[in-house]
Amino acid sequence: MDNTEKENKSEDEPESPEDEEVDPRIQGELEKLNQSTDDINRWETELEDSRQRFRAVLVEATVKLDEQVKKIGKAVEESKPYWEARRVARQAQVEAQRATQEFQRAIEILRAAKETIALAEERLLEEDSRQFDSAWQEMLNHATQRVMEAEQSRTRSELEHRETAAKYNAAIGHMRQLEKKLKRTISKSRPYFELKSKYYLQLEQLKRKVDECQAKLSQAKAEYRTALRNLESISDEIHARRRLAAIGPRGCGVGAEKDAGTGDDISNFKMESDSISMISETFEEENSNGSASDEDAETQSRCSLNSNSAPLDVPRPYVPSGPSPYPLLSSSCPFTSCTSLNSFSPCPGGVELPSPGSLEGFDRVSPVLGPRSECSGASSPECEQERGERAEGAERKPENTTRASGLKSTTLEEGPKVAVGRKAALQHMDRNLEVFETQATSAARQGAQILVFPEDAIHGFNFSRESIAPYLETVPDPGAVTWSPCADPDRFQNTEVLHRLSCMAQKNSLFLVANMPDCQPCNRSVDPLCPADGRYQFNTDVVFSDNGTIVARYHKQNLYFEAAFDTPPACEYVTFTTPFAGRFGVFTCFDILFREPVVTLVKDMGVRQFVYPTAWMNQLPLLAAVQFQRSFSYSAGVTLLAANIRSAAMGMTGSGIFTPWDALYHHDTEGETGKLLVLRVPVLDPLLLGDAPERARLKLVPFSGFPKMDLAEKTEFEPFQRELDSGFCLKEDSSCNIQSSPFTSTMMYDKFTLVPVHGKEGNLTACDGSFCCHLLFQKINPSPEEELYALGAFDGLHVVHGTYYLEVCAVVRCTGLHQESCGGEIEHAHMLMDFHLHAAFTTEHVFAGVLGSGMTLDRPDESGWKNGSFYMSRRGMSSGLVTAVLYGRVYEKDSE
Ligand SMILES: N[C@@H](CCCCNC(=O)CCCC[C@@H]1SC[C@@H]2NC(=O)N[C@@H]21)C(=O)O
Repeated sequence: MDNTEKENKSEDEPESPEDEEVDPRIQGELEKLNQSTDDINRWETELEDSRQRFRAVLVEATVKLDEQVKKIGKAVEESKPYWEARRVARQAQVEAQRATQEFQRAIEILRAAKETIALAEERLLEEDSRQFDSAWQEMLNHATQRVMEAEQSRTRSELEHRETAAKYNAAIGHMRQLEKKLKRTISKSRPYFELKSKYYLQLEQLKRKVDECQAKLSQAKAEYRTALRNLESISDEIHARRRLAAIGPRGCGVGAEKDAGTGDDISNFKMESDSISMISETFEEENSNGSASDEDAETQSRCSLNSNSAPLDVPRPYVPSGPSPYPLLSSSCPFTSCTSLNSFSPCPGGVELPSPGSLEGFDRVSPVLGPRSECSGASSPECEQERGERAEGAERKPENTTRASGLKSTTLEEGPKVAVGRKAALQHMDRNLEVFETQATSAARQGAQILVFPEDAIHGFNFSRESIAPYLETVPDPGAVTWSPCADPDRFQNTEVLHRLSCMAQKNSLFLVANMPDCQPCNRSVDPLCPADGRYQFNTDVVFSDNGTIVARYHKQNLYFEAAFDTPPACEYVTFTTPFAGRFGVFTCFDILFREPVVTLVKDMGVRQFVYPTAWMNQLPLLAAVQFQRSFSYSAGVTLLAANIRSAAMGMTGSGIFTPWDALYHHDTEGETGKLLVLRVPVLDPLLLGDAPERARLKLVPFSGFPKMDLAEKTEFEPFQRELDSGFCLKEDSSCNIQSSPFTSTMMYDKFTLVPVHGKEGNLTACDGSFCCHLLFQKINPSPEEELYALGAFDGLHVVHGTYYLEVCAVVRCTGLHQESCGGEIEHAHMLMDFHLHAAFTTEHVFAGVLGSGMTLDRPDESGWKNGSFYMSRRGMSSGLVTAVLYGRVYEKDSE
């Protein structure tokens, strides 16, 4: 706070605020704060204990099972098909039982609904038609509706019951065959498999305990945050009251006096800074961009608020930044020796690296280079070979059978399994950094102020823990160390990449965001989570200010099957502040699908601008990179600078600069040439905007939907609104309301319940259990013989390529004309369709997206909550509709 502000404050406040009575709410909130602090400590301890117990049993199991294998010999391997068949049969049995129960339940519901109808009819007849009993009439209607629904659900569950029973029979048959064939080895190996199953059960139980502690800990942290927030608003309220009290007696209508007030001066000052427009840029693979600012930034990083403030020049055990948002806990550092120094660093620079002259494994590195690509766009025998290798590398993977399914995580090519030397690693990374240099210069020339590079763009991906070692550098905590590697290159050893990036930022006078592997030494005797090799290896985003200083460091929380990296022991909430656009938050790739740190940054910390390095594999129809980036920006009401790797062969394409209103993006599946994107975007940081008129744009509340921008255009929606209100479809002729039978089809590995979108217009519903998705539509240029669309609902835990709970309501263009083709990957469509889509989500975190033909990103005209449902509507699209989706994330059910 500067002096002017201090002066203001004392002027505004009553003479002796101490005289005021203490607000009774404060006591209550402080108690909650203390209670949740105790809870956090308790659950953290329990979580550690249960994790340790889990690990101990895991180790014991490994040892004991190894002993058994030695004792029993090859019978274990030989009998495996039987034990696997037995496991499959058990699972099929459980599924068949569940389907039988569902079927019985459906029959029961149908019987009850029919009974109600009979009763209502009887009652209506009894009334002798003289007195119309509207309650009974309503009940009759309701019951008729329920009968229809129950009949559908009975048909569905009967089918499922038959299918699962058949699968069970087949599985049992197979198991029995193997039982006969492998009788001898089965009985010999039984002790091993029985032991394994015993341990499995025990580990399951312990895992449940870990999950339970984790859930309790999250809850306690949420309570802590709520209490803190409440205290803040009580404090704001008190200040506002005091200010009012101070202004009051001075008399109203003293306009001149008010104008002269220093408080308003401050607002005006902020308004001026609002006029500094930000240019942000993103980078795709070989192309990056940047921007310049002449001012020194006042920077900050939330994660750096640990108890050690003195800059230290020696490697130190890693202190997680997680507790920082809980200042009351900062004194209870979970690692008791967090202030002590570690004289031995297991991180590169402190250890012997493999021989720098060794090029072993180097050749195998080349194909994994995201941005290296001297071959991009070039045509030479070497490049052809490299392209060939990339494709071949991808196709080697069993799941990468087609180009479409090749757009999956499994297509990531192998990183070097053998560690190369530091010298080779640096040569490799230098080639990528060359590309960075070119793009940074080009970006700066275009006046960009911030430049974001993609995840993995310097080093590549799919490394093992060991093979990434020579690529690691130790990124110091910017809260503890103020360091510009460019200005002071010798301060830490083994920091060549940091040095080059820092000079790049400084030379081009731009904020620069890069992703790199970071090594943090830890001490296993005090940190139970510290990995066996005494170091954490993190997938890390580093932010440099325009003078080259490291101003933020973020360790990726939600890893995507990344063997080389550790999950940070505590989630980090990282922000940094720029002079041109205020505060930005940082998160990486897969994080976007999870609550922490993203939702906390947006909702609890009020961050409205994000930098987002990513290496995202497209997955249509719901999760192509730019598609979800846009949905996220729109639904969270934030600006997202998303920089993706460009590797068409791996399905990694699509970067963009997204504001809640607008977008500039690049998506091209052909070739390997990236693109530099530069866009001037509005500032969204509430603090920087102050009271400026532009502050209106902050009325946007994250996840609350998006009102139509120009309310004068509201009339356009009248036809929809009228029909929505009446609950009927667009035509008077109610035949348009006829709903075809639902069917199931797999969309992105999830079993959706769908209904075909037949006819020119209509009103349809698709339900997965009790989660129902409703569509009101009108086709503008129907050509039913050419394109099939379906409305789909899914309510369940997604378990492939990550575990996350979803409630999804979507209209998709099917890839063919058969129902089974609905949910497949498709990019083009001709059909222009106006629609209104809604569902009663149990989560407020619904990401709305509209995808047009050829990967054109559209957005809803309007979205929001109405009568407990989230809706979006869109009319007048100019390209064919590929997907309209309301993608709900139910974070709290992820561990179900
Ligand atoms: N650094 C890693 C490799 C990079 C992986 C980084 N990618 C991500 O974190 C996000 C990928 C998410 C893809 C989404 S998830 C659902 C959908 N399914 C897909 O196949 N794609 C999307 C390394 O070093 O190995």
